[in-house]
Amino acid sequence: MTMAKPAVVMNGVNKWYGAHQVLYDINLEIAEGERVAVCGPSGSGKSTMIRTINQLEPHQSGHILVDGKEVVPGMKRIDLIRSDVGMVFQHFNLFPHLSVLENLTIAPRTVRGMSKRAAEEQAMTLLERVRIPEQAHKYPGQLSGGQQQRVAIARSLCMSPRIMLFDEPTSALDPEMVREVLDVMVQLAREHMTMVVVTHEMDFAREVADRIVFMDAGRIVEINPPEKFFTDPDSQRTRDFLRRIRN
Ligand SMILES: Nc1ncnc2c1ncn2[C@@H]1O[C@H](COP(=O)(O)OP(=O)(O)OP(=O)(O)O)[C@@H](O)[C@H]1O
Repeated sequence: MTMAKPAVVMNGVNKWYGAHQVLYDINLEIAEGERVAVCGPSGSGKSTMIRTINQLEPHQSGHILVDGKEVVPGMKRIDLIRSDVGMVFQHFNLFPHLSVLENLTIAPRTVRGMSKRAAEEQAMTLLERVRIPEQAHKYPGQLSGGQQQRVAIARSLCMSPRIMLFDEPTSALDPEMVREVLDVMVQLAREHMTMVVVTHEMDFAREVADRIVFMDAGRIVEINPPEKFFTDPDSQRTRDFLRRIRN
């Protein structure tokens, strides 16, 4: 059996904020088309780890390869956008003064040089995919949190990413809006998008993830498929963690 090509390789990655080390010797390979959920207690380094993949946070030692190309601290953001890594944040990060359609067309037009018409056609197709084409001419402030997050997902997809990073995409949402965003992510997973998702949504992790990475105090302490993660009686840490997030 041939292994799928790795989409992301993290090899011995360490990161400090000043004197405070927040990532310790991170080793992780993510295959093309794989869905990885990253779980762990607050402050364990989950966000920081995925933010090093697209260099929103530089690492200080070790190697990160995206699609076989080394990601080097200090490289220009534009190169990273071109390296096809999309990111969805907890707080949507849409441009508030631009309409939904403009939010979706600005990067393809300015970074990729797409014509206005082609960018708008693509944007409408993606808004249909996230099931809100009727919101195209509204502004982010006129939308619910769930709708804004779906726009944010569509905006990332406009750049045709090969890898999507999600940083707690449902944590800022009212409970009744969580499902509509998760449904869009489940759909993406079915389409074999490579996804790395920091999440506390354990049902989602169980439903969608090929592997769950569990972090604690800046270290990866467990990498397992969901069935093992949830059932392995030896995994005291997992049981402790699940108890903590249920309380
Ligand atoms: N910009 C920053 N400057 C200094 N320290 C930071 C910064 N961002 C995060 N940290 C610290 O790095 C560590 C890891 O934080 P990180 O946000 O990656 O954890 P997390 O697991 O994603 O937490 P949460 O689930 O609460 O979002 C924490 O100790 C945090 O206080």
